[in-house]
Amino acid sequence: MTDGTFVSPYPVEDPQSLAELERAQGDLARAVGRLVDATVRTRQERPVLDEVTARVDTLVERLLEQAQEGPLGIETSSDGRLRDHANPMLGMRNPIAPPLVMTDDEGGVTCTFSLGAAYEGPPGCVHGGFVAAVLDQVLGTAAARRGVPGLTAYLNTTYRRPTLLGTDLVCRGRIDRVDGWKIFASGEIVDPQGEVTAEAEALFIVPRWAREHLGTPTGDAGDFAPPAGETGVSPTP
Ligand SMILES: CCCCCCCCCCCCCC(=O)SCCNC(=O)CCNC(=O)[C@H](O)C(C)(C)COP(=O)(O)OP(=O)(O)OC[C@H]1O[C@@H](n2cnc3c(N)ncnc32)[C@H](O)[C@@H]1OP(=O)(O)O
Repeated sequence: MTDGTFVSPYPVEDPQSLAELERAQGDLARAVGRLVDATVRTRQERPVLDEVTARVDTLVERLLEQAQEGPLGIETSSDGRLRDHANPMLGMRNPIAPPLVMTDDEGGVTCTFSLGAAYEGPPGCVHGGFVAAVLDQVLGTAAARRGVPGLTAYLNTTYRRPTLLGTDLVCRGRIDRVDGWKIFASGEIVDPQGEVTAEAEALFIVPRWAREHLGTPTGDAGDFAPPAGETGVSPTP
């Protein structure tokens, strides 16, 4: 989602303590991510499974002793940027986030990732819903990085060939056109052999309720930047 694209309008009181907390939250998510993978792949039998289940239940109770009621939403990180830490694609607090590693490139975003056994659809292959989710996130991030953080109005995905688990994949997303608050994007997932496994065309729209906070749109994505002075929100330098 926002992925640190925007500066937060809310100051961080103690960035160092928050950074230490974030490190611990990230460590927990990575550990639980390994637990998810191990849960899928284990060939252990009873009584080991019963013993592990009881221990996990105890740990869940411990975490829930102090927990938020509902979802996290968007929070200010220790670096003063807005992030959605629960995002299932790249949120640092979400154990199922693959994660997607995003870098800006000319015209869009490039993302490297690899998915394991927990994402299996057809045998040995990534579930189609997760293929679409990766494309959604990468194309949406490309839109957000241009200063137009819209919600997905449509994502038309074409599956060209199976996307294999456990391989190093690259997803590229680019902005094709901006029309006011609508941003049209496209992208593809490429396997290590350079073959496109899936591609998508998407439309992202800044919802009505968010438009007033983001200033005025322009039809030119290259020049677009929200007015930081007015809103406290500015794109990543
Ligand atoms: C800060 C806020 C954002 C958060 C950060 C996001 C980061 C990004 C990362 C994301 C990664 C993960 C992403 C996710 O997981 S996003 C989660 C999945 N998506 C959603 O839940 C979106 C649900 N839908 C909506 O909220 C609204 O319908 C949207 C936002 C889409 C429109 O909004 P709104 O109702 O306010 O718009 P409007 O009625 O004023 O119409 C405006 C214009 O748009 C045109 N139109 C409308 N719908 C469609 C359509 N389906 N096809 C073609 N055109 C459409 C319409 O004709 C009009 O055109 P024009 O007459 O002006 O020419």
